[in-house]
Amino acid sequence: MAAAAEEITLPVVDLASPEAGKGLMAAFRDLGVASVVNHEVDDPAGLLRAVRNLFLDISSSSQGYIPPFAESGSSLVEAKEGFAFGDIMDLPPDLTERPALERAYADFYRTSRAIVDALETDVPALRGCCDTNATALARLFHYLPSNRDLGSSPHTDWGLLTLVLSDDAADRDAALEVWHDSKWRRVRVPDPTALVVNAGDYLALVSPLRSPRHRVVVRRRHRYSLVFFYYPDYNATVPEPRPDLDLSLFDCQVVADDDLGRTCAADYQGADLTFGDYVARKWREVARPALLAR
Ligand SMILES: O=C(O)CCC(=O)C(=O)O
Ligand SMILES: [Fe+2]
Repeated sequence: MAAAAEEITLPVVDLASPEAGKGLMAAFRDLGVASVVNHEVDDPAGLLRAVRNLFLDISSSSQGYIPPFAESGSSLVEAKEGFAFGDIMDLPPDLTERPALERAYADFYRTSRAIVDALETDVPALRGCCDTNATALARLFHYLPSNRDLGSSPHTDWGLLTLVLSDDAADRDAALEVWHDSKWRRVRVPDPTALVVNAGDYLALVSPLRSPRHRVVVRRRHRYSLVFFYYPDYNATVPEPRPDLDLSLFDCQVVADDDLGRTCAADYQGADLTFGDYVARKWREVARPALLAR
């Protein structure tokens, strides 16, 4: 059972402001998470309705559907079902929510691009990181109330940025939590139209920014989210970690170990690996065919 977390209010960054880059740098340096307003995602409340409807409509044989308990970043069962689509996985043609999701995907892409543009002055390594063959993936989640509390195991994200739209209300019943100053903090987003943005491991490898450890806790209510993973180009090189980088922050999302201190430092070393190959391996590692078969 996860211990109750303290609350933390995310900084709000206005993407339309010339100060957006500075605000994002400060938030990612300190916490690794920000919330952004004046983003490109149209009608967030309507989009969340589409996410909820999708889980009512979708059939378990549909392309992209992830059945309950099919994945976990630890040895624990994660109480969620999901649905994935993106650059390498098309939306099923007959899906009622397809127009809303296609529009949202383009909006999240533009928002991610705007964030990268805002960061480029301070993070020169991002110039050209994601221009030719950028890849992205959208994942919709329906977290189920559970007596084990766990919707998503503690982890860091592997890519460049992760954008999240959810129906969180900063309550104890279901929430995204971030590890900060040696404690879990329940994330509070001050503006209900804002998106949450996490810095991913790739960003932490090419900058002084922090890829935050986070998890999803679900207790007494259902929780819905749309999570947009923005990755660097498929062929981008995974850089060697800087000597001063604290690799204990890079959580290893694998197999039978729930120890928060465990890291995946070896994943990044001597890499000479393309980001695409690297992330494909990460996805293979979190699949849980054995749990599904039970
Ligand atoms: O559903 C969420 O709010 C976040 C899930 C998450 O952290 C992830 O899928 O990487
Ligand atoms: Fe995540």
